[in-house]
Amino acid sequence: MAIMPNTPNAVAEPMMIAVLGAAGRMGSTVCDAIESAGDLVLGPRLDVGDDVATLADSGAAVAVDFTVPSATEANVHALIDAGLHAVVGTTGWTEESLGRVRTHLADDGRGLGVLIAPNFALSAVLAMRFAAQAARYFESAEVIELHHPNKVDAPSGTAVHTARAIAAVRAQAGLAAGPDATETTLDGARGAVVDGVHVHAVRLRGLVAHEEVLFGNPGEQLTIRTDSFERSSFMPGVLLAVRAVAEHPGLTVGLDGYLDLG
Ligand SMILES: NC(=O)C1=CN([C@@H]2O[C@H](COP(=O)(O)OP(=O)(O)OC[C@H]3O[C@@H](n4cnc5c(N)ncnc54)[C@H](OP(=O)(O)O)[C@@H]3O)[C@@H](O)[C@H]2O)C=CC1
Ligand SMILES: O=C(O)C1=N[C@H](C(=O)O)C[C@H](O)C1
Repeated sequence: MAIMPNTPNAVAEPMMIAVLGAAGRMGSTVCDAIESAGDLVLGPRLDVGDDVATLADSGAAVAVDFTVPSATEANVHALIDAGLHAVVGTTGWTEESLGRVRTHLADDGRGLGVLIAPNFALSAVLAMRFAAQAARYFESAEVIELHHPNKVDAPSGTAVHTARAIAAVRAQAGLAAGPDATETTLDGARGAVVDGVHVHAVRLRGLVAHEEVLFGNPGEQLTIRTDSFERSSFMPGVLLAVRAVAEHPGLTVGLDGYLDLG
C-alpha cells in the first residue's frame, strides 16, 4: 500500500542535520549520536575550509556547530544566510557577538532559531541554575573550572556563563564585592575576574569537563559541582536542542531556555 503524505499513515521524513567541526572531539561524537537517532539523518560534515553556504541546497534543516571560538560567530551568520536553524556549543561568545546574531535573525525575518549553549550536559545546566539561585545568599562566590589540557580557551564558556549569572543576581540583590584582603599577588593567582566574580581554570590530563561553584558565609560554605566524565554526557542535550530549535525562533542562550526547570 502506498503511504501518502498528510494521511494518518504518513511516515515523517527524518530531519537532516549538518555538523560543523565534524572531525573534532565533540563534532565526531555528535555525528555518532545523530547516526544512532532513528528520527534524524546525518547530512554534510564540515570542517576547516569548507563553505557553509553550500548547506543552503543540501537538504539539511539544522546545523550543529562545535568548532573554535574564532570561527563560530562567522559560521552562525553564514548558517542564517543559508536558511538553517543552528545549535551551537562552541564557546567564546560575548554580549556583543550575541547581539549581532539577534539582529541578524530579526533582519532575516524567516523565523529561524539559533540556540547557543555553553554546556549541554544536564548536570551542568542544573549546576548553573542552582548557582544562580544560591548567589544572593552568600558573601563570597568563586568558580573553579577543570578541563582536559587540549582545550584552547580559558576560562571555560560554562564558567563565564556561571560567573555572569552569579554577578547579575548579586547586583540585583545589592551585594557588595566578596571580602578579599589580598594586597600583593603574583599575576593570575586570584584567577580571571568575570563581572567581579573570580574564575580559576585548571588544565589536567585525565579530566574531561568539570566545574565547582564555591559560596561562603561566616561559618558555612556551599559547593555545587558538576562532572562530565565522557562526551556522551552532552549528547541528550544536543539531540533535544536539534529537535526543538525550529520551534524557538530567534536567539536562545542556554539549554535551560528549552527546558521546563520551573
Ligand atoms: N556546549 C557544550 O556542551 C560543549 C562545548 N564545547 C566547546 O565546543 C568547542 C569544540 O570543542 P572540541 O570538540 O573539544 O574541539 P576540537 O578542537 O576537538 O574540535 C573543533 C573542530 O572544529 C574544526 N574547525 C576549526 N575551525 C573551523 C571552521 N572555521 N569551520 C569548521 N570547522 C572548524 C577543527 O579543525 P582543526 O582541528 O583542523 O582546526 C576541529 O575539527 C569548544 O569551543 C568547546 O569549548 C565542548 C564540549 C561541550
Ligand atoms: O572544551 C570543552 O571540553 C568544554 N567546553 C565547554 C566550556 O568551555 O564550557 C563545555 C564543557 O565545559 C566542555
